[in-house]
Amino acid sequence: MTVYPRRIMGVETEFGLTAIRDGKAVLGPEEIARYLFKPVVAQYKSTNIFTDNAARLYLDVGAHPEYATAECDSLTQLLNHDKAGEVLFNDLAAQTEKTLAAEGIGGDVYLFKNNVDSAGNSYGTHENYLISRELSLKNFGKRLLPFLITRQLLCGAGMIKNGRFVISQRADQVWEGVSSATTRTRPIINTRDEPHGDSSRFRRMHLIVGDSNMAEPSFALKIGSTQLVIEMLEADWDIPTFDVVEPIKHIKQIALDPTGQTELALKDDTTVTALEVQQAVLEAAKGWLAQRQDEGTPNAELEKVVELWGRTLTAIGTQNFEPVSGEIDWVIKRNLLERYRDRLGGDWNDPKLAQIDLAYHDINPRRGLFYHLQNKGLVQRWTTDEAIAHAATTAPETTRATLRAQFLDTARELGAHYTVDWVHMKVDRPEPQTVDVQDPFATEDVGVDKLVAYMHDNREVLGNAQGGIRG
Ligand SMILES: Nc1ncnc2c1ncn2[C@@H]1O[C@H](COP(=O)(O)OP(=O)(O)OP(=O)(O)O)[C@@H](O)[C@H]1O
Ligand SMILES: [Mg+2]
Repeated sequence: MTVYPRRIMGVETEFGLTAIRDGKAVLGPEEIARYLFKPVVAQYKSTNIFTDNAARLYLDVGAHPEYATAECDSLTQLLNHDKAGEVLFNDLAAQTEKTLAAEGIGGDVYLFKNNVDSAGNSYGTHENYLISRELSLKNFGKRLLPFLITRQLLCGAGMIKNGRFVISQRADQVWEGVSSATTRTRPIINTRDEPHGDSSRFRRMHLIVGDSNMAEPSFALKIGSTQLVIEMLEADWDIPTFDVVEPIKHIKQIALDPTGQTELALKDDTTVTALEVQQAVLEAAKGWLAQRQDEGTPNAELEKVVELWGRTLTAIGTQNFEPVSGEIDWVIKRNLLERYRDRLGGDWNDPKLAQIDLAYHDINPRRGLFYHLQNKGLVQRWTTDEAIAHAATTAPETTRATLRAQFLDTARELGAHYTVDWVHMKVDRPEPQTVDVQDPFATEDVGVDKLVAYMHDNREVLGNAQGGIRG
C-alpha cells in the first residue's frame, strides 16, 4: 500500500457571524453575510473566489462564511494557512464595520471560529487528507474510527451544553461512521468521491468530526496525530485494532467524560476505555515515528506532536491538567469558565458563561478572549505571526497551490476573463484555453507556464477584467 509521508491536506472552516449594536443583532444572518462579502463581490463579482494565497473563500447557502485552505503538504504549513483564513476574514469584518457605520447602521462585527451557534445549529470544520486510490475507504475509515471518536480528548474545543461542560462541540453532531452522504446523515468520514485530482491514483478523505481549534498546539495535535495514524494504517504497521460496536453512541459519551474512562464495548464482548484507545495508538505512533521517512511534515515536528499527545493523555489519566493548561483548547476554556463560574455563584447555566464560551472563539485578535490569553502568554504558540501573515498572502510553495497562485496573479494583473477551481484554470479570450493539474503534489507544470505566457502574449485582448471565478 502506498504510504504518503508527504501528504496533501486541507482544512475547511465555517464561521459563525453576527453584528451587534447596543447588545442586539443589527441585521439578519444572511444580510450581515452579504455585507461581509461586499468587498469580495466588488472586486471579483462573486461570493465564491480563490484568494491570492490560492485558498477558497466563499459563502454557501445559509449564512456561514467558509475558508478552505489551499493544498498543504506539512503540518505547520497547514496551521499557518488555517490561521491565515482568520486574518482574511478579520480584515473583511473590519471593512464591514466601516460600511455599517457609514450607512448609519453601526455595530460591531463578530466572526466566531466555533461549531455551534446560540440556537444550537452546527457548522463544520472539515479535514481533507489525500490517500491512495488502492485503499477501500469504507474499510480504512472503519479502522480509523476508534481513534477518531476518542481524538476529542486531545483537541476538542469544549463548550457548555445543557448545564454542563462537554469536551467537544461536534461530537453531538455526527450521526454515522462512514458513508457518502454529508448533510442528511453527517458521517464522521465522508466517502463522497471528489478527489480534486487524478481519480485513478488519489482519493480525498473528508473528515467532518473535528472541532475548530483556536489554540495552535491543539490544531497541531489534531492534524499531526491523525497524519501518523493514517500513515500507520497505510503501512500496515502493528497498530491495535478495536472493533467498537457502537462508535456513534460512544462519541457522545466520551464528550461528557473528561476522565477518558468511558467504556467502549467491543465486538468480542470485552471493553476498553477511551483513554486506553488513545494510549495504545500513541504507543504505536512512537514506534512508527522512530523509523519514519523524514518527508512532508518533518519528523522533528511530529516528535513535538507525540510529546504533547503523551503529556495530554497523562494529564487526563492523573486529572492534573496543569502541564497542558496552555495548549489544549478544551482545558484552556474549562479553566477560564470555571474561574468565572465560581465568581458568578457556581451555576453552569449562567448566561454570562455562555457569552464567555462564545467570546473565546472571537477571531478578532484585539477583542477575542482566546487572543487575550494568547497575547498575555498564557497560551503557547506553535507558529509565529510572521508565518501566518506570509500564508495570508502567499500560496503554499510546495504543492499545486503555487501554480494556481501564479495563474491568478497573472490573470488578475492583466485583467483576464478567467475561471478557476482546485484542478482547472481557464482563460476565455481570445480563445478558450483550459489547463488541468491533476497532481496536487505538482509545483511545476508546462501547461500552466504556457497559459501564463498566453495571457502575456494576448494582454491587449484578454477581457474586460470581469474576473468571474468558479469554485
Ligand atoms: N487531492 C486533495 N487531497 C486532499 N485535500 C485536497 C485535495 N485537493 C484539494 N484539497 C483540499 O480540500 C479542500 C476542499 O475544500 P472545498 O470547500 O472546496 O470542499 P468540497 O468538499 O470540495 O466542497 P464543499 O465544501 O463545497 O462541499 C481544500 O481545503 C483543499 O485544499
Ligand atoms: Mg467546503
